[in-house]
Amino acid sequence: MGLNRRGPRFALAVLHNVTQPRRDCRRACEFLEAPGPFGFLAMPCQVKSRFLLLYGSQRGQAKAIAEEIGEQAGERGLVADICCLSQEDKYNLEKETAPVVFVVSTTGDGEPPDTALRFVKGLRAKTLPADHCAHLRYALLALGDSNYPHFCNCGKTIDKRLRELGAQQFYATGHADDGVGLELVVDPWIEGLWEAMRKALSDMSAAPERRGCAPDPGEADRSGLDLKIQFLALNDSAGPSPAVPESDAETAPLEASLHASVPPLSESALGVPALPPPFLSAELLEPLELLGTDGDGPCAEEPVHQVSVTRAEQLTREDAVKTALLLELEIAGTPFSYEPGDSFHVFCPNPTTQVEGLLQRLGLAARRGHRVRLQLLPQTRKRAAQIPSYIPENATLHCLLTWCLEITSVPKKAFLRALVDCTTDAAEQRRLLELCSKQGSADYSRFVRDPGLTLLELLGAFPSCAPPLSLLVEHLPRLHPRPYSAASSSLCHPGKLRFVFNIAEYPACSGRPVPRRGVCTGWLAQLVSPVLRPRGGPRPGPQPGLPGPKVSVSLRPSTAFHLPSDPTVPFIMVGPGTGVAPFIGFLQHRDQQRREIPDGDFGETWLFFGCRHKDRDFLFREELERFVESGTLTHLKVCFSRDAQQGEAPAPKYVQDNLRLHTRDVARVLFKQNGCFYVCGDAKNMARDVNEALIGIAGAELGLEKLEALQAVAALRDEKRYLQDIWG
Ligand SMILES: Cc1cc2nc3c(=O)[nH]c(=O)nc-3n(C[C@H](O)[C@H](O)[C@H](O)COP(=O)(O)O)c2cc1C
Repeated sequence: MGLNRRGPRFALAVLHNVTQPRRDCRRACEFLEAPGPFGFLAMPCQVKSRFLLLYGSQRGQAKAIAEEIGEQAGERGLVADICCLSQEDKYNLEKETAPVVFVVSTTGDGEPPDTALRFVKGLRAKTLPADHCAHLRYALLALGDSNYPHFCNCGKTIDKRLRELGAQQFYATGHADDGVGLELVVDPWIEGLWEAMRKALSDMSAAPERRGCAPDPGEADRSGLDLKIQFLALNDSAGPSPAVPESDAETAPLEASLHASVPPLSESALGVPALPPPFLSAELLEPLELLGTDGDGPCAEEPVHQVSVTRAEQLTREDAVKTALLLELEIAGTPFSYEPGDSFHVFCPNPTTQVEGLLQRLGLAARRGHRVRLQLLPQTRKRAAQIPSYIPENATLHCLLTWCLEITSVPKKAFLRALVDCTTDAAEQRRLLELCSKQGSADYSRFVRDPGLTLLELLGAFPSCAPPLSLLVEHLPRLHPRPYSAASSSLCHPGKLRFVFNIAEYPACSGRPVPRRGVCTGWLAQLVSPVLRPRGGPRPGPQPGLPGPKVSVSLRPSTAFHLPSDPTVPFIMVGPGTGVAPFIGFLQHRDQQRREIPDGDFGETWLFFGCRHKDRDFLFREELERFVESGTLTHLKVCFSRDAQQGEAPAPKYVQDNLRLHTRDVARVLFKQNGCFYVCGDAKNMARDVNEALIGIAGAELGLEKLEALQAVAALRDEKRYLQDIWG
């Protein structure tokens, strides 16, 4: 706790620690007996007030936030019974008499996390009576990402259904957006929860007969949304000021950067997140001589297959904005099988430069081969603390940083807060505090989140920061394998699996002197570089004595994103850029089927494809033109967003423009002929714009008002005729 030791001149309104820590029981009494709009509550001191805390999480964020709520509840003398929504044996909503708090994320294309699927299905049952949840009082925090078309859909579904079934909100729902930073909503939402919880507990114990009344939407406490962060004034009398650099007009920066701020931020009082309680110790044991770094490999729970790369080809010209590569994997002899539309995982290590840089930066380079022993701190205040299950027991330090932790992920604000306490320089401490504060949100976005800064890059700007290894394990997420869509059909390429990707590039910026590449795409590009066939060039000859590149892959559970089972059903595919990948698989499959059944009845097929330049990045051009010639692809509509306009009529720039140009046909295929509509690619802009275009088409061609058009498009989704495979 560097700040406390050094007696800071300024005082921080630490969002979660505004009050002093006291013993649980006393806090419980204060919490319950505090005067409020409902007056005082007479509750026996010994009884801790309980609430049920349910979470549904796919990748762990909702779970971590639920745990954080549980921890804060403990600090306030409350008991949070925390369960995953899938643990139905541990909770019973039908009999629940305490307030219920839900924290749920959304995954896939607006779907509930796997662990919430059964719960949501049960809640949606049409047979439930209208007062089924009338006894419940609840608050809900929905996590999502506004880059996806169905923002927070799972949370919204649960929320709506609970209200339909008579449950009453005691606190306004929070919708946290991972696209801009969950903490922007999560922190104030949790802060406001406690006052609302106090009222709810007071209500429920004082007037149990009220439970079951019709819900009153105005009744929900909105304090979480209106929450104003409290600031404590600068306190000049509190001794020397290690955390606020002396004001010096000559040395003050003119412009903000990663490591320096300008007024008003540099002079503001700050509201920062609570210091996350430490919960792990990490000890380096003896070196694992036998394993060394060669023994390192992916940490996976599912079966992983090591397969050879049999082909690597650059699909774009050297001067294209992005470089797209096609890789072919040899899957014959493995249990791996797939259908077009399926995807699979590639397990990749972290970049060597980042791993080595971190080892050097942490002063642990000489100990890379040592085994890491992780243990829970016995006195930790973190509830439900666990050693991450994805770190193998005998992992070496090198393996931990290479295969287990997502070391290139953008450090979250809570991590920055924790780094303050490992930093000795006062100016650096202050800047880290600014970056994780409410007031410094814009700087955090500009210098940390938007450029995708890694921990190593961040540490470069804060030389006096020396985090212990345990802090990295506590704060860095798991290194996840990366999903890719199959871009081939095994009917056409037996025993092979192809996929295509753009090499992700992160340009130099404040804090990143040298550009870097994406973790997986950068690694794959480097791996295949000796065997890469340049665009239009010859294939490199065999490399005698050199083993061919290999990658570790696993199957991803199949989605609904498959060709229509009835081949007569017409369909439309929309996939700009590498979003065309699954459609190459679809078309190869259909092409082969047509060869096998020449007299077969096959529905018409449309592909709306988009590139930047016709000559530079028109992926699969020859193959697509062959599909058109053979009649497998009945309509190919390609647009080029950055080519100069040719001819009189304005050419469509993007796939959605092209869809609008073919309004009549699109409406006919989808609404008259019951066809299917597939979208693959970037969720951020494209999928949303395509959805908008489709709503417009439904409105124009079916003569519908906006709301009816929305419903017509929603019906396509419900009937699984509007399918998406999109990424953010
Ligand atoms: C594959 C994937 C699909 C997603 N789909 C959606 C979506 O359809 N709508 C949405 O609002 N957020 C979506 N998200 C964003 C997550 O809900 C958000 O990142 C959340 O914080 C994840 O929480 P979790 O780790 O508890 O699952 C998606 C995220 C991923 C990785």
